[in-house]
Amino acid sequence: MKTEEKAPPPPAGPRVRIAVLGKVNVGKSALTVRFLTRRFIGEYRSNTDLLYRQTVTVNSCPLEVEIVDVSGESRDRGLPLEAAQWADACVLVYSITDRASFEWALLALAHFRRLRPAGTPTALLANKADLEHLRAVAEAEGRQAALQAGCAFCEVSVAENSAALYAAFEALVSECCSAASPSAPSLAPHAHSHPVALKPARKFSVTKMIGTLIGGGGAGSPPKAAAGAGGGGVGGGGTVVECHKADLHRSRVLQRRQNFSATASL
Ligand SMILES: Nc1nc2c(ncn2[C@@H]2O[C@H](COP(=O)(O)OP(=O)(O)OP(=O)(O)O)[C@@H](O)[C@H]2O)c(=O)[nH]1
Repeated sequence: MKTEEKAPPPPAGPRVRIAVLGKVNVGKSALTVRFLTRRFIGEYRSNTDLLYRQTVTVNSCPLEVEIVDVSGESRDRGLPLEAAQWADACVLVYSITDRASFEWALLALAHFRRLRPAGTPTALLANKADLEHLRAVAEAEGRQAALQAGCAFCEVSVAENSAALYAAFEALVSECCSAASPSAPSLAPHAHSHPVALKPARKFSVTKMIGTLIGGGGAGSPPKAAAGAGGGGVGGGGTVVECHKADLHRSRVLQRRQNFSATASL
């Protein structure tokens, strides 16, 4: 992978930023990659945060989506504040087979609600619904918790390609769009792109492999358009880079000043 400090062409449309958070091993990376590529990446290990960028189509409008997938390994202690503050929307993931991951998600959800303005689009996703025989969290518990927190909820199986996971992401993106006003900075059209000083990637395999998938120019066919509830779809030309918390903070600050956009090419 090559990490450049050269700015790519500025994106044409608005941008939505989503933080995918959860305890270790709940399927955050698998979920993110599934949404962006329609593929299931079963076995890889990454102990670094990854930032994905992809153009999606929601309600016939192209929209740039940035997703930060925060590695659970370093985050077991609590909500990753940088990602929570950076995001326009948040997906909290737990595994139905792991009660501790549910409890973590509830604490993080409560913290996120206190930290961010009321109405910030949020979803609680219960993953690994295919592992019914290992279930440790009842669906009703998740639903009830989400109801109390006033956020969306669904059980999904990333492995089995649940349609609900696309619908959940697309609903969040749509919510961000409807909440956007001309003064909402992160959804404003990008006037300029600016590079961020990203550290060179050490984990060649993960970023390169996923980059090939979402970039649409590598092995395999380009990702197919989604047939989700909101008529959403995913285009090619995506990027993925290792992401450090300072980058998220810096991107928020710079974005306010100059419609900042962090990226790197693969
Ligand atoms: N059975 C089943 N396994 C899943 C599902 N989603 C993810 N997995 C598996 O769960 C494991 C963890 O998935 P990851 O996507 O790496 O989880 P993560 O939350 O990103 O993990 P960290 O980055 O370490 O925090 C992998 O072995 C996946 O194949 C699912 O829906 N069903």
